[in-house]
Amino acid sequence: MGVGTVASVAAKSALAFAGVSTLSFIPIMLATLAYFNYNLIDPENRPFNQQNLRETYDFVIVGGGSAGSVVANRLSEVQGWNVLLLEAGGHENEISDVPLLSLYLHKSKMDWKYRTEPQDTACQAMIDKRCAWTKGKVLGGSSVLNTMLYIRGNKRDFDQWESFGNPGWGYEDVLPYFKKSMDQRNPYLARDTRHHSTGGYLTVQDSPYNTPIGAAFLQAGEEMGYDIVDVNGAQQTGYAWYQLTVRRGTRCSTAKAFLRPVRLRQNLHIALFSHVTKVLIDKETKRAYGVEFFRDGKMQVVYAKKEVILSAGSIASPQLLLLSGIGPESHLREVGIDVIHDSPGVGKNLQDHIAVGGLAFKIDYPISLVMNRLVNINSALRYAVTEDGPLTSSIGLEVVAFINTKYANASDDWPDIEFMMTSCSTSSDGGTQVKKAHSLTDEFYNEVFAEINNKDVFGIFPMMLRPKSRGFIKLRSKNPFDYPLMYHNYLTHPDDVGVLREGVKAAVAVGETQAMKRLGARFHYKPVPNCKHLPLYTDEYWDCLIRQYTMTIYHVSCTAKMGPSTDPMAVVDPQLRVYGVEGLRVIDASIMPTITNGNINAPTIMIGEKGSDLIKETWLQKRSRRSKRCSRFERIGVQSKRKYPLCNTER
Ligand SMILES: Cc1cc2nc3c(=O)[nH]c(=O)nc-3n(C[C@H](O)[C@H](O)[C@H](O)COP(=O)(O)OP(=O)(O)OC[C@H]3O[C@@H](n4cnc5c(N)ncnc54)[C@H](O)[C@@H]3O)c2cc1C
Repeated sequence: MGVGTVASVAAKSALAFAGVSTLSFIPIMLATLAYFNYNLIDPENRPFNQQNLRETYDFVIVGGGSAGSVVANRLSEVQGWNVLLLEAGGHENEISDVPLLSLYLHKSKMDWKYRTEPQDTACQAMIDKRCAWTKGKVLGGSSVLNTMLYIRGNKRDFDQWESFGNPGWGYEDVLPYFKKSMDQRNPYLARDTRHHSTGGYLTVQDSPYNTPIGAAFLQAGEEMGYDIVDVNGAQQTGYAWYQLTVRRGTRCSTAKAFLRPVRLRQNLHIALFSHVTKVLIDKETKRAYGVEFFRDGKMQVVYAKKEVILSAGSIASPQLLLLSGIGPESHLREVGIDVIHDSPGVGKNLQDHIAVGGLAFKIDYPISLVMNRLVNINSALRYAVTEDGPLTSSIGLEVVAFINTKYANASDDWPDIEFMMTSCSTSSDGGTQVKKAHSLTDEFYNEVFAEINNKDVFGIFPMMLRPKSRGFIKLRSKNPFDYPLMYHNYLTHPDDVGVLREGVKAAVAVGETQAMKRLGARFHYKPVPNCKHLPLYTDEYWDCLIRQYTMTIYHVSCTAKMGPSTDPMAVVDPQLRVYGVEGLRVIDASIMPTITNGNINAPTIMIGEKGSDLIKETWLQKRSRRSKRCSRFERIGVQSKRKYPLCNTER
């Protein structure tokens, strides 16, 4: 294919995104990428979309997201196992690769575009008072839309999981699985071989582009008495540069990391645009034997000899369990679904991280990420040719801080607030993409941000790490294409309000440090609609503000939690097998009993790694027991098909 044709095909696919055509540099960037034959020199091209499927596979995986891509890779390592990965979306592309443009993917074809039910405890500044729960509908799942921050969580998270009755999930057990995936590209961090490793599928590197604001954030942290740390190492509390799942300046999604390198494996089929509607379960034996899915305009069925694995994410995995008859009995009857197994915890225990949006600080120097200043043909060429420059910035997220409010015990090193520190804010794109992604109303945006549109600012998003509020999802109807009803229940627990309020105060204090004052930092004090009646900057005012611009960090999780059989709300056991049904596991962010202390992509990939090994343990042990038995019988000359039928089947 000639360069011109490649460029025009690429441009067409890019422009298919709503809104992206408004960025004039895109065609030039794509043409340059094509000129440098980016895709052709990329040793790992996109996987094939398998058209003709077998009738039966050993394993059928539903959803090729952060966890599902890992599971597909690891299971197909076993020669003789046939694996099918069914994914509702299509491929990622050149636009989703660009770190700075991730907000353009919200509300695009790659987003399921979920929205919560209106509730009066949070998201009051959003259209219809509904929070927008962006979620990836694409091979690679939410790892194609996320902001690529690589954070593992706190060792106590996993020790707590274990203490709930989940042997094998303590920190020392899961650490090898974090390392198994990792290719740490920072040589200084890679020297710490207890916590880091090189050579894994997932590239983790420092951001190729930071502004001077990043260095000032770190100085501010030191000034406030915090250490500069490796937040994925021995101590979480402190300040650090963010590390990103980025490779050569472009996004390293799990599709790129785990599926592209194995695209030529004959025993792995990947079927795109395949929307699974139900797990098929034998009512008598209570065993999962396949799935029903919609592809090419028709319903189809595929069978699983060994297991079906749900990796459809924390909304769709519980939704599929419910559609298949596994869930709270009364709810299933209410929507007219035959009950296979009464499992009251399905869709419950929903946890998410929320932050307060829009805490902006004006500065005096033209050093922040103002979109219309930095995003132009020069930066596009720099991105395409030298793989650095502003387009490689993850929307200005430069520094992370894990801090303790008065509600946390600082000596525990289990902080309760994460600062996401950015060299820009809601207004840095002039009220276009951030406003749209966050679903802010015109009234709210104009009143609070219009006067600082495209001005130099930095932002701090204080994110509450261990929420006590619990949301839930349930079916709207038994139609598998109807989105479930989603209730966030944010800030319904009073402790959550307290922690987030203290987080806001601590963020405002960062702006008062010498390090930030040197840049001329001034908090953008602007009373927000619905809170103006309250005295400014009192606890009551902050409590009101956090219910207005409540910002999900898109970490919805824990909706099919793992737990011991004694816990009636546990949906899967510590081997991730669904209670009450054979041959069915859930392996994704839904199985977390509690949300981890940080961004959750890395822990979800870890769950994919560990879940794959649990499957291998089950089936390879059976196989090795069987082959031992068979070889013994072969040795003594017993070859009766009737007596030892298993010795004659495919292994
Ligand atoms: C906008 C955004 C920003 C984020 N930023 C970060 C970040 O910077 N750092 C971080 O650590 N975490 C981040 N996260 C969170 C993190 O990316 C997700 O928690 C993680 O990707 C979830 O992985 P998963 O495997 O559980 O689900 P997903 O990755 O969402 O995968 C689920 C897959 O299943 C598919 N699927 C769903 N239903 C069906 C069906 N019926 N049939 C077939 N396929 C189906 C979906 O299309 C999808 O591909 C972010 C998330 C988002 C959305």
